[in-house]
Formats: sequence, C-alpha cells, structure tokens
Amino acid sequence: MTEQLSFNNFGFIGFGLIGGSIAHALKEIYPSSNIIAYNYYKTKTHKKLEAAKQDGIVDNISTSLSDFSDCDVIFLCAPVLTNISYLNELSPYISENCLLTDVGSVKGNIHKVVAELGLNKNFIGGHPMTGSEKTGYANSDSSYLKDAYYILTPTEEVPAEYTSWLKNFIITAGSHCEIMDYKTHDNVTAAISHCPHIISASLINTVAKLDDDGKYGRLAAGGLKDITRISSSSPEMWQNICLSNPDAIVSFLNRYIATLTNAKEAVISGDSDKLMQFFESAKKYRDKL
Ligand SMILES: NC(=O)C1=CN([C@@H]2O[C@H](COP(=O)(O)OP(=O)(O)OC[C@H]3O[C@@H](n4cnc5c(N)ncnc54)[C@H](O)[C@@H]3O)[C@@H](O)[C@H]2O)C=CC1
Ligand SMILES: O=C(O)C(=O)Cc1ccc(O)cc1
Repeated sequence: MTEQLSFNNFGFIGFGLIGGSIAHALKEIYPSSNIIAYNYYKTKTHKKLEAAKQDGIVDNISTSLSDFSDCDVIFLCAPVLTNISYLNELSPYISENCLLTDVGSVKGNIHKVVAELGLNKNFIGGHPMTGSEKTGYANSDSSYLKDAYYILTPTEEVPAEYTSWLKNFIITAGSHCEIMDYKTHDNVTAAISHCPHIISASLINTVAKLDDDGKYGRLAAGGLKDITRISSSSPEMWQNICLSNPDAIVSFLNRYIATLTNAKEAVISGDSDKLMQFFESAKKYRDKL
C-alpha cells in the first residue's frame, strides 16, 4: 500500500476561478495549512489576492518565486502558456520533495517543457473538468470541485505517493479522479471542450456579422444562448488553449466540418430520412449525457 503523505504548505501561481476554488477546497480539508500566492504585479499590491487574504484563504502573498521553495505542493493556475512560461524561472525553487501540478486545459505542451527541465519526478499534470464562463477569484468556490471529473496525467517517473496524495485530495474535495496519459487527454478534450468553444465562437461571430440593427440578438431565444454560453469565457484563456493543442483540434474540426457538410447536403437535397436520422442519433447520445 502507498504511504499517504502529509502536505501542509501550498503555493499558487495564478489565483482566479480555478486556483481560488482549489484553495477554498484545501482550506476546508486542511484548515491549518499555509497557502502562499504569487503577486506577479511585483511593484503594486494585487487587490484580488489581498481579498483572498482577508477571506482567510491565502496566508501569504509574495512577489518572489524563491518564497515557493518551502512549498510541499505548487499549483500552476494561470492560462496554459503562462503556466509554462514560469517553469524555467521556478525550477530552482522546486525542492526535491515538492509536488508540482497544474490545472491547464492542455497537457502535452506543459509535459514537454517539464521533461526538458528534468522535472518529471515532481510533476503531475492536472485538469479539473469543471468551471464556467466566469473568471476570477471573486467567483471561485470549492463547490466547483463537487461531483466533477478531475483528470491527472502522471508519468512513470513521478513517485506513486504524489499521485496518491493528489488523488486523495481530489476525491475528498468531491471530484471523481480519472488517470490517463497526456496524449489521450489532449485528444479527448479537443473534442469535448476545445472545439466546442471554437464552434460556439464561430456561430456567434457569424450571427453578429448579420446583426446590423440588433434584431438577431434581441430575438435570440434559448437555443442560441444555450449553445453559445461558453463564448462569454476568457478570450485569453481560449487563445492559449488553441495555440497549445493545434493537432488534436484540427483533427476534430476536420471531422466536424465533414458532419456539417453532410447535414448541409441533406438540407439541400431535402433528404428527410437522412435529416431524421441526423437529429435522432444526436438526441439519443445527448439524452444520456
Ligand atoms: N475556466 C474554467 O472553467 C477552467 C479553466 N481551466 C484552466 O485553469 C487555468 C486558469 O483558468 P481560470 O481560473 O478559469 O482563469 P481566471 O482568469 O479566473 O484566472 C487566471 C489567473 O491567472 C492570473 N494570471 C494571469 N497572468 C498571469 C501571470 N503572468 N502570472 C501569474 N498569474 C497570472 C490572473 O490574474 C488570474 O488570477 C487555465 O489554464 C485554464 O485552462 C481548467 C478547467 C476549467
Ligand atoms: O463553461 C463551461 O462549461 C466550460 O467549458 C468549463 C471548462 C473550461 C475549461 C476547461 O478546461 C474545462 C471546463
């Protein structure tokens, strides 16, 4: 049986919706733990981190990555490319016994840089399959981790007790832990998360171009709003994700465009059987989700 580690010092780089939600959960599960958060503004106070300190969720705010050398666990919770950009500078302060994890929506590119820096033995890729179109600490809540899937992508080099600790935290926070390799992660999330955001933005942009006088938007009922809610998400976050997972995204978009083309042809030819089958198969799968 794997020994359960006892971690008490947690560090955060990036402290928005997801970082804040994880910190809330850590404080609920380990009330005497110490949480340090990084103020990347360096020369001015970070009002949202000060608010988190007032709330008792953050204990220390630091402008120096060297202060993270005492951390048992460091969570990278900024946009995907920003998380990666910290690895080199952070590397000297990741102690031998430190577990480094992230929450980014793409795993392949961070695993590549982690391996290049020789940090495989410290790193477990993480991705909570939760959240919303909202951003920022003010919207964070430990409830985001309740009844959600939380994917981990450990390599063989990371100690089993690190995976065990992280898995235990995730389950105690209320999530279901799913372990897979990072390539599988990036293929699956391209289909169920990354491309839906591209499709939603494409639809909204297409409607917006037609909407000179606001009539389309005014009359839009539930359908358009349901399928495009996610287009109110952070543009920076989704730009980072698309730049990080191009192969899997293009591969899924090719399939999707073929499906759209088939649907268009069925409409052009008035193929009632094909149209019925198109909507029936979609309903069958969607009703089970
Ligand atoms: N929003 C969602 O529903 C989900 C997001 N994710 C991933 O979580 C990560 C964070 O996303 P959210 O919390 O939703 O976004 P957010 O916008 O709420 O938080 C991002 C945080 O990163 C900070 N940040 C920005 N630039 C920084 C820099 N240079 N240095 C340090 N911190 C910086 C921001 O100040 C903010 O606190 C992203 O990697 C995203 O892919 C994962 C699952 C769900
Ligand atoms: O708003 C929604 O439903 C989302 O799309 C939430 C989300 C955003 C990013 C992720 O990597 C995972 C989940």
